[in-house]
Order: sequence, then structure tokens, then C-alpha cells
Amino acid sequence: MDQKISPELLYLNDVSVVFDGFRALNSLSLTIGEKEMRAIIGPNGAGKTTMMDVITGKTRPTVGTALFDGGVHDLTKLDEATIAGLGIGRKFQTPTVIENHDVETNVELALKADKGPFAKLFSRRTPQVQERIDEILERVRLKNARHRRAGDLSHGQKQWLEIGMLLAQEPKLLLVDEPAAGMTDAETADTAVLLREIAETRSVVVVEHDMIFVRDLGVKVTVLHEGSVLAEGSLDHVSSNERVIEVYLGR
Ligand SMILES: Nc1ncnc2c1ncn2[C@@H]1O[C@H](COP(=O)(O)OP(=O)(O)OP(=O)(O)O)[C@@H](O)[C@H]1O
Repeated sequence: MDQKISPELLYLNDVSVVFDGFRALNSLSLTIGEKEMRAIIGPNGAGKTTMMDVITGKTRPTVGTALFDGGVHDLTKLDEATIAGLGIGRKFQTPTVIENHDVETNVELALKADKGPFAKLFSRRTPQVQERIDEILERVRLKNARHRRAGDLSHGQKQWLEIGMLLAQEPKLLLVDEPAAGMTDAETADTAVLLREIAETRSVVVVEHDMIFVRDLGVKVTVLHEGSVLAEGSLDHVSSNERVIEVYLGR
């Protein structure tokens, strides 16, 4: 398959993941468009992490279809490294920056980790590399912190640095797990703006429990429950759904 057969960037259809008889995902169907940002919410154990694991190749669906880039790539047949190389970046909840390096060196190393055709260009800090580092630091609001040790950044700034390191790989789809967890209110608000800016040029899937943050994102919301989509639409739409209130919001 090398021709686009559908307009969606990500297409999941009837995906189930069964662990020892337990259905972590149960016939999950979901599509994400190009340059779409989607928020995924749902109670603990709803299957959010398992869904991300399927998309990134960490977990194989027991059954179902998972296609990327207009149906060109079958994610169920590829390993994690290949999927990352196709342009799917994942940010886990805990930042994994290199604490003893300064901020710009962290971004530089992420640029060098690129296995693509431009990797050689980044073997030294050429003016082009410096320009790219500057662009990324500007985007993630860390230009003034460029010479600071990453370990000395606030929790929120570390999250932004890690997002910057993912942007170095130019992902088509960015998966972000609970970015607002542990952030101050101001950092949370800034992160919503940052993700909205990022979604102008690529697709973003955000798993989040903080409803104020989800409201700030202002995007379509998918509610997962027991491994399936329970409701989908604007935050106001899903928030008024009785089942959603019962299993999640009304807790
Ligand atoms: N490797 C595994 N083996 C067995 N069960 C698993 C495995 N991974 C996940 N599960 C189970 O699958 C269900 C879905 O888990 P998942 O982590 O995807 O939910 P989640 O929506 O991300 O929850 P949370 O909000 O708590 O992170 C849970 O009941 C979990 O215990």
C-alpha cells in the first residue's frame, strides 16, 4: 500500500485489545484528520493508554484496523521505531529531558536523533542547526531559558522542552499524555495555547483529565469508556451526555 486511500491521518476501526480475557479496547473506532487536535477523556482504565500503545506499535491489537497517513501504512504490522520514523511522536506524562544538559543541547540532541535524510546536516551545530534550535525554543517558550540546565527548569518548562524535542522530529501526529498534570494554572493555560499553535501544522491527540485545560483547547472531545467511544463532540455536547456524567464527570 503506498497510495492514500482515505483522507484521515489516523484511522482506527473496530480495534480490540484483549489481555488474558480482559478487553482493554473493545471495538474502538476513531479517526483523526490532518492538522486536527483531539482531546481524549475518560475514567481510569477506559483504555486511553492502550489506545496510544496501539497507535505507536507498543501493543498489537487482537483484532482491528489501524492505518496511518491516509491508509498508506498499516500500524498493526510495524514496529515502534518504524512507526516513530513515519512521524508519530509520543510524549509521556513524566518528562524525559537530560537534566544535566542545558536546554538548547537537549533540543540539539533531539535534532541529531533524526534518522531522516537531513540527519547529517545536524552532526555539527551549523547555522542551520542553530536556526532550527531557535525556532523550536521560540515555539515552546524557552528562548530565554536556553542556557539553563534542564534539571533546573520548572515542571511545566520541562514538559515544554520535551514537546520541543518531539517537534525536532517533525511529527505528523503528536500524542500527548496528560500534559497539564502537575502544572501551575498559568503553565496549564500557556500549554493550551502552545498545543493549539502546534496543531496549526500537525495533528495532536491529547489525553487529559483536567477539564479546564480541555475547555481551553477548544477542540472536539472523544470520551472513552470500557475500551470504546462513549461520546464524541464539543466539550459542551459530551458534558451534557447522561452516560458521560454517570461514568466520568459526575464522579
Ligand atoms: N499489559 C496489560 N495486561 C493486563 N491488563 C492491562 C495491561 N495494560 C492495561 N491493562 C488493563 O487495561 C485497562 C485499560 O488500561 P489503560 O491503561 O489503557 O486505561 P487508561 O484509560 O489509560 O487509564 P488511566 O487514566 O488510569 O491511565 C485497565 O483495566 C488496565 O488494568
